[in-house]
Amino acid sequence: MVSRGSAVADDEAVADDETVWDDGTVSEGSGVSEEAGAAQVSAEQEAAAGAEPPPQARERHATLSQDLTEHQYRYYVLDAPTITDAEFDRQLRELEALEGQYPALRTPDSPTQRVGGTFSTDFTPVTHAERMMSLDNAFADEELAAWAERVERDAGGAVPYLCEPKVDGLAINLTYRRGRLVRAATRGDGRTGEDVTANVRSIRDVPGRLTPSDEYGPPPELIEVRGEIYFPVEAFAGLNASLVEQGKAPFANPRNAAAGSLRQKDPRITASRPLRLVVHGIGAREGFRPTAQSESYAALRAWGLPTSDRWRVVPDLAGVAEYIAYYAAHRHDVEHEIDGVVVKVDPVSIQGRLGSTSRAPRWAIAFKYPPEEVNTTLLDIDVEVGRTGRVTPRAVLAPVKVAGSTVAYATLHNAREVERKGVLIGDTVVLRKAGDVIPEVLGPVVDLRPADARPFVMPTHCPACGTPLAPAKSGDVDIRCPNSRSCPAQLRERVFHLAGRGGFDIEVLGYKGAAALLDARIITDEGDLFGLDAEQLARSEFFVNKDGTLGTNAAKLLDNLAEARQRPLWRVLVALSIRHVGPTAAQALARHFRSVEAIAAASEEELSSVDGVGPTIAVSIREWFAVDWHREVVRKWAEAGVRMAEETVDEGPRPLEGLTVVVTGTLTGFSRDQAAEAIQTRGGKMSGSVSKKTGFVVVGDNPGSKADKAASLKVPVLDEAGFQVLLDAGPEAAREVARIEE
Ligand SMILES: NC(=O)c1ccc[n+]([C@@H]2O[C@H](COP(=O)([O-])OP(=O)(O)OC[C@H]3O[C@@H](n4cnc5c(N)ncnc54)[C@H](O)[C@@H]3O)[C@@H](O)[C@H]2O)c1
Ligand SMILES: [Zn+2]
Repeated sequence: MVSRGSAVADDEAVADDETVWDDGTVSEGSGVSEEAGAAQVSAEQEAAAGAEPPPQARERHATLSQDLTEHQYRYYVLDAPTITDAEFDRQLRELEALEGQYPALRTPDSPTQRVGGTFSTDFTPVTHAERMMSLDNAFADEELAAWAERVERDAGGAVPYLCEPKVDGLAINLTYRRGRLVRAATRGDGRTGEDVTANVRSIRDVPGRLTPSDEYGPPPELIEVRGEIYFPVEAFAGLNASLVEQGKAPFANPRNAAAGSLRQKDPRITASRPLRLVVHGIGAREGFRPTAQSESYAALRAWGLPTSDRWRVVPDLAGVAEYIAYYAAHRHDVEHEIDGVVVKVDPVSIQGRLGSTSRAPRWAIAFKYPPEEVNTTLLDIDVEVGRTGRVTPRAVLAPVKVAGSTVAYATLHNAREVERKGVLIGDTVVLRKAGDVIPEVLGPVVDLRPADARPFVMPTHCPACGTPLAPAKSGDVDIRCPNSRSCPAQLRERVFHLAGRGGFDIEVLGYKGAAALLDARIITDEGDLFGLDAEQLARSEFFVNKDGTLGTNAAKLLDNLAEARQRPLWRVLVALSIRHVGPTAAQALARHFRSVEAIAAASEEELSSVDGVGPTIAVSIREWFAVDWHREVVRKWAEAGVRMAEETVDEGPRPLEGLTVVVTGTLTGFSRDQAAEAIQTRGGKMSGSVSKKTGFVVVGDNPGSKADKAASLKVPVLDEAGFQVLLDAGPEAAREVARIEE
């Protein structure tokens, strides 16, 4: 006997527009996925169901249904969709809304009523012992709350929920008989899938045989295990590169890479791809009666199947909200792409009571995160020249809104990277932008490639100054503009950098200010900066008012420059744009050598023996001072009164000597640089990562995972007030106000 109607409702026996309830009753005619937005069937609507929808509504419905079916075919059979998931979901919602308004349009073959897939004749069709379902979606908190309310009303009280990430891969059904894998099939249309057994056998995560467990006994007589096959995010770029190299079409994103890699006629190709499995449910089973979803996961794990480590059972909706918030913030810490969180009613008895619609269980819902992928046109690839002359190709995109901001450019890193991604100018590309992460072009939508799409050709000459480009050393992937002194692009980047927070902190010299000085040829290199006067500034519109008098920008700049002359030595070193010399190395150098002159005179050994400097930095310092015009910049700055030596280095006690401090989150009284400076002037070290050797972790607002790490390693944690104690009174006193998490 196949037990039925619990973990996945088996409605094999009834028509599509009917719903089976566990008590055996069949509710007719609704068959609606009862999402918020898709209205429940009310008396008026039942009356309206008889009413003839207007022709425009009928036409729109037909167009949408046809388009959606076509997109499903492209997605499930060809593994090559031409629209994003978000766009697909939007169209499906429009269809649902239309059917909510005119229920007569909601026929059993509508895409809203079916599990949205089909199967290809490339594979042998197989009937699932128990149907595979889709999931209803919630796109907002209110939709989730409405779902939970219905669940709890039906259950007659609070319900424990199992939460887990929604894996963006493809659904698989693994049939085990007496512990042996006998078949693997794709979801297909939910009833019939494609036989991909040979392919699935090549995936290392998929056990060919289940192992008996002490707690759960031997594997059952029969069990259908449902899961998701995914392509690990970190392997995606490499796969596309090798496909492009073989002259094959690259994939638009990791989900398509998973589906395309699994659904190969030749299983050897599947075997060569690093596919993974995560198990998230069961279908038909004999000799296994779990009482909770969580119990079935524990049993599956015990029998050797890869369940997720990330699922949690929470007592109520508040717990669900917390889980969802956690993964919204940690979406990219997961080894696979996730497009949401799946929430399931944990007790199987309540699952059974809730039953399912024709396409999805009522006892589960997918909360979808805002989309991070959009399609847009790659209008061009231009090149940018950076501060050190590195020339990087950049995607020029038809501006598009994603993850809350409009994106018009994305770096492509280097010419080899462009090639590896397989994108051509003119392609529709998938762009991913996640929160504060820089936007990335994932890959081309090859099926939409226009006939006149053309490959990117790396320029041979600098677009800013015309100098022939070359790698700094032979074999380098990056090419550079060697005209570092007066290439306007490099100079602009250097001026912008030296005016930054870590350098002289000159507020007026943002990108615009820096460009204004260069465009009007007021300075020829950064050496001229501190010699600027009002008369020179009057040559740029940026610094004058409409009536020709000197504007506030000019006054501000001159004031800023006066202050900048007094900055500590380490900031001057940062401002020089010596490769690899950032704030940390600059502070180490300033402390040790006390003057630019001493640094310029130091040998490579002397430099690299300084704590926090090292051989790479030592070499680049020697190389920097070997260039005539670099020394000229130093001379001009010194002549203009910039502080070139540290007279005031604190010779006093160094209470934090030998102590490493990690700062995470934002502090109100210190910027990152200021915190680092405060630690370092007292002899301590600021580090970016927490280890057992860390003395203290200072936790500000919105701390990252470092705070958790501190707790797990039992490193003392200080709040900002505690940090002040550390600075003022030393480690002993700080230890008394520190917390150690248990
Ligand atoms: N871009 C396109 O052209 C196109 C076409 C068709 C479908 N799609 C996309 O496919 C999705 C719709 O397909 P769907 O019907 O499979 O719905 P779905 O992906 O929203 O939800 C159902 C599926 O989620 C999977 N899943 C992942 N993690 C799970 C977990 N932890 N527990 C349970 N199930 C889990 C299951 O395999 C299940 O079949 C949407 O995201 C849609 O945008 C896109
Ligand atoms: Zn140049």
